[in-house]
Amino acid sequence: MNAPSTERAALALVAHDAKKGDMVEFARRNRSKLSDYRLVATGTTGGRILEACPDLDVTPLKSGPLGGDQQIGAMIAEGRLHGLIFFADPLSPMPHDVDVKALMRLALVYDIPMALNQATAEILLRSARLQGLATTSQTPEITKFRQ
Ligand SMILES: O=C(CO)COP(=O)(O)O
Repeated sequence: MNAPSTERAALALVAHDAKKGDMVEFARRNRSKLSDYRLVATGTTGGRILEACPDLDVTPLKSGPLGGDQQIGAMIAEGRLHGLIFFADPLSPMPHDVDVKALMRLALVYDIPMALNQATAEILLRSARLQGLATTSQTPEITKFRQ
């Protein structure tokens, strides 16, 4: 990643409605680790996190169904996002399902660390790779696709 080593890595937080409570609890529980990152979130998710943890550096984007997933996808394509935590609801139909799929696809294309449930998100936040992204300027696994 071409960010100066002093710049904190950017992490996106997204949760579908049925998972927003889980995301708020996750943010509370991991407040200290999350404060190492610049956070972006889809609109409603970001609002809920900020209510619970006003000290976190969260930039809310548009709500998911109104383009928030696509904004996060654009950040990935432009090399401005280092990790994605997305508590997806596998049991409800979504009007913006294509946007959700597009976001996950870009995270796969660009090899962005992506957690889709709480169990993996806890591991991701503790991973050496994500920690490294917060403190180093070059991460070969990520930059190889960013030509
Ligand atoms: O729908 C979402 C992601 O697909 C989440 O969007 P909100 O955080 O705005 O509810």
